[in-house]
Amino acid sequence: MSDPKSDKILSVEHLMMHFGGIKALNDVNLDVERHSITALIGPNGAGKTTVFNCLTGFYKASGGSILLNTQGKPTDVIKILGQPFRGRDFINPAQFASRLYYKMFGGTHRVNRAGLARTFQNIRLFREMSVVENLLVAQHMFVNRSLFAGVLNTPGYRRAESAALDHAFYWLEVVDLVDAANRLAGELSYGQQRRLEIARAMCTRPEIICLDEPAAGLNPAETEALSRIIRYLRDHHGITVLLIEHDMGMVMNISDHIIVLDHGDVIARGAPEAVRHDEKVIAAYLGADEEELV
Ligand SMILES: Nc1ncnc2c1ncn2[C@@H]1O[C@H](COP(=O)(O)OP(=O)(O)OP(=O)(O)O)[C@@H](O)[C@H]1O
Repeated sequence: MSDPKSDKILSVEHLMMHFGGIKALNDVNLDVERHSITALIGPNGAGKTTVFNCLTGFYKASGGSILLNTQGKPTDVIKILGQPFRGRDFINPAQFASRLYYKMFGGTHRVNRAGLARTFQNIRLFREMSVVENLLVAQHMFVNRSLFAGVLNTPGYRRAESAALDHAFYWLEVVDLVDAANRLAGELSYGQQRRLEIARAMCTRPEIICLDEPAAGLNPAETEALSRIIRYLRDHHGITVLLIEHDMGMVMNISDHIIVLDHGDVIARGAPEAVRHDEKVIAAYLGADEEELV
């Protein structure tokens, strides 16, 4: 088991993901340093989104381990998603009970509760809800959901509602959307929607946030604003940011570490300058989009 005080907030070992005959991930090993901005890059089809989907529980990995080191304790992501029973569970009652529990009550929500949040390559907001409602829904875990308290509008219920609203407006301020608080999320510009997705993820109070191509479709000014927000998360909230991004200018500019995937394997890792000049990385990008690494 990993050490909860470790500087690694996430450790992935021998991660495999197979779709029938397609090996999207062969044997991925990577660590993410706490409080870092770490970029996961690689040519199209390298397996980046598949890694994210395994980390967040959208896919159940075919093999390997994913350990989160959050909230002062280690969390085995694959276990809390619910695993099939194994033969030896039947001679180990504690193991059997744990497996049964997570089969019944496990799932992606547990990964989020353990302190990991994400955004999506294709924005997935509640488009018919207002901007602020999107942020209130994200906090349902932290508000008082007792029917009794709601009907009687108890002081505790009002306090929790008010705290959730304050929290929502705090994040709207960070992502510069206070003026749009009452607009429908679906009416926002593309760049605003991307920022709202980050605010919504932050409202779940994560320790690590996974951003899937946050700069896709943004103009240079919006990308610059996004970079400032990402740095703010790390510098003012101690958040660890793991991002997939094709905008190499942005990646080289904001990342502390870069991990490079190709054909389902990690082919390089290190500081931006080292990765930029790594021959394996250059070779992987040649033939994909030669301009990408410049
Ligand atoms: N649900 C799925 N079913 C079958 N194959 C899949 C599935 N998801 C991903 N793949 C395959 O896994 C491989 C890796 O895909 P993935 O989307 O993870 O790559 P990526 O590095 O994120 O690419 P991009 O930069 O284009 O988003 C691809 O060959 C893809 O076709």
